Amino acid sequence: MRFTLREVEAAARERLDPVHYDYFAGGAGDEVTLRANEAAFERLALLPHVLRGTAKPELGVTLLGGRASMPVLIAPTAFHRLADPEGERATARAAAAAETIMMVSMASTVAVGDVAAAAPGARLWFQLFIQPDMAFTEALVRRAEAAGCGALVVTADSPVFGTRGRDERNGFRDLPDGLCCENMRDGDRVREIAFSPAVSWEHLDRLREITSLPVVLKGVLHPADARAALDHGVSALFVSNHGGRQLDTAPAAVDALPEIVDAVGGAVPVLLDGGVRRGTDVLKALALGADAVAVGRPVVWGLAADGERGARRVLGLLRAEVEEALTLCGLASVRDLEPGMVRRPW
Ligand SMILES: Cc1cc2nc3c(=O)[nH]c(=O)nc-3n(C[C@H](O)[C@H](O)[C@H](O)COP(=O)(O)O)c2cc1C
Ligand SMILES: O=C(O)C(=O)c1ccccc1
Repeated sequence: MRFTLREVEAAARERLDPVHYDYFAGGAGDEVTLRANEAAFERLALLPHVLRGTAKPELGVTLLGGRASMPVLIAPTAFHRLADPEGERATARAAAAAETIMMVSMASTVAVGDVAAAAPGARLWFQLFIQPDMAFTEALVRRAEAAGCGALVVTADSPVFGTRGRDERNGFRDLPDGLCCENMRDGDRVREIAFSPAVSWEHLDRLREITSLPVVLKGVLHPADARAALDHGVSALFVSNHGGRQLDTAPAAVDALPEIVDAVGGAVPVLLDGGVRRGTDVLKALALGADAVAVGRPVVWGLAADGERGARRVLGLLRAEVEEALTLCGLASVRDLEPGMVRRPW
């Protein structure tokens, strides 16, 4: 048995090709932000309440009209078939079993429609890098809609693809033969995903005109951008530094959270990812105003360690840890977390 996410990661590392392990694990530049995401959670202390006379705590949350059985979602990550032959199908089955939301990456190695078909009952959102070719962007949106996705997660932190030193040194550039970004099929070719600094708020406005799906804006760190996003009608904000893989030395996600929560003022839900590895991390983010968090690498480690079962194990460990931590904090529900329960000890 693997009893912590760290043990799952160690098992994954043993099973993965080292080049692929580095691709999943690595970050941009000096990996300052990658390390900061986890370190920032460790630096925060939780201040528990006692003698509250609570029952088994309620973990469920409702987001954009859909329910998740716990405030831990699956962040969009590329290339799951590098970790397991079933790839995103296995991840989606684990998400369905855990009754949580899976954000399917635009760079998935199983087409989003096939992911949905493989996991009846899975709640899927589709992650999108807006393509400068808006006609193709629209084609992607239609695929996500046809697959039954409940939201579009527009990733805004990738005007270029961040330089990851591990991949450069390992010469990792392309997927091996037989694997591709299945959502990028266009007739008889597979398109490259375009990362474009020309993408702007105007593209976001156009996207909102072509779909009635709610838009979640992912990769927001500046409070002024959070306010702009509200003006442009987004349905949720997603505080993220892309797991330290884009702008190195961007702040740790949980450190950027309070200012975004303040700027949003309760107008829309706020999500967060980056460095969540323990149930106590989930409580800290929720206490500081997030409505839910997401995990990226931990799910990939679960998949690589033991396929669908491994991904289920990761989600099960996090659920059990959240439940225990809430009980130890004297809380009956994730809704009862508030900023006064988080302290910076020095
Ligand atoms: C291997 C890998 C692939 C990723 N692929 C995508 C992607 O395709 N789209 C996206 O928006 N974010 C992508 N991300 C970023 C994640 O959605 C998320 O922001 C990040 O992994 C959260 O940090 P964590 O891994 O510490 O939980 C990727 C992250 C990793 C580690
Ligand atoms: O590796 C990533 O972080 C990522 O976001 C991505 C996006 C598209 C293709 C491959 C990876």
